[in-house]
Amino acid sequence: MTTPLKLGTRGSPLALWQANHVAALLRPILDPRPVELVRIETHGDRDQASALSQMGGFGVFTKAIQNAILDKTADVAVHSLKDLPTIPTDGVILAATPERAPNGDAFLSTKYGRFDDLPSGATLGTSSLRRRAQILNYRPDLRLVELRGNVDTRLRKLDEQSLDGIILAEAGLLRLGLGSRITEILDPTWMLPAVGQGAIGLECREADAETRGILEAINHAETWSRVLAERAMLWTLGGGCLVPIGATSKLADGVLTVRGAVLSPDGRRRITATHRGPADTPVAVGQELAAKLKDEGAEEMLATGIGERGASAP
Ligand SMILES: NCc1[nH]cc(CCC(=O)O)c1CC(=O)O
Repeated sequence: MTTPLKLGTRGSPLALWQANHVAALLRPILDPRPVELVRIETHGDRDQASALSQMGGFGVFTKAIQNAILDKTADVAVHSLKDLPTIPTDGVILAATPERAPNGDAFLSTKYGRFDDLPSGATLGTSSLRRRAQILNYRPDLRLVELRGNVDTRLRKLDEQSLDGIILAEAGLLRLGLGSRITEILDPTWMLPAVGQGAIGLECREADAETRGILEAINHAETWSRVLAERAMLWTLGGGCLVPIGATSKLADGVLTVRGAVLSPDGRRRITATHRGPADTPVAVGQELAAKLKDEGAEEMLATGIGERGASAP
């Protein structure tokens, strides 16, 4: 049988890089079965203007690709894992994560050589609530402006719009060969990355045992353990899209260490906790970390996020 295995992907340069990377990992396993890309436009691609936090809901970059695998336009959904909601979608399963790229956040500037050199009142571009809250916590004197669009678009805005700097994921820049534009990787003790940042998530139809088996062959065990723990933390916190939450993790000698942070959107309040546990029970490690964060007082901030989404304001 030579029915191709079809990988559903967004059409942005970074998404296509990631889908081609996955295709290259799969081809030696599938040979002679062909692997093809199917480009799918998502809500987030169509609306390039709205603030992401205002786009009303989960999965603006992922839902359309999930729908494509459900209607069999594609067999595999290739996502940036950080864009994939932790709330499961019926009929779809996260089957594998190939080896993760570095998960850091990068500072890019044409004027300043280090983040800490930014003068009071400097203007930074970011469209991420998590980055905004952490920057305001660390440097309440900085000004933040919305910055949307693909990586290339954001770099153009840095060059053209007299911004003092922008923040982008290190992984996307490295993958697009733009690592030389990075001024500094921000210190994760104050800038915790997004859950799943730098990882690629591969979904397929839950009932498609053949594709699940194929994807499991390119799974990277360490990445899988780390991202499952980070995602279990996020899912357990249940903060929704208006609560800034960050996480980072490492795995050494079978021990998984995960650190998480929950902030208020204005950055004034910040709660962090670290938790360790066996790498082969990552979901428990993430859930226990979420419980610690709640014990430290995160619960109140998580409720704030729900209030701002339209329920009764606290
Ligand atoms: N929705 C934006 C998005 N989704 C994934 C990446 C970068 C790659 C990654 O972190 O996996 C980016 C761009 C950015 O945050 O700079």
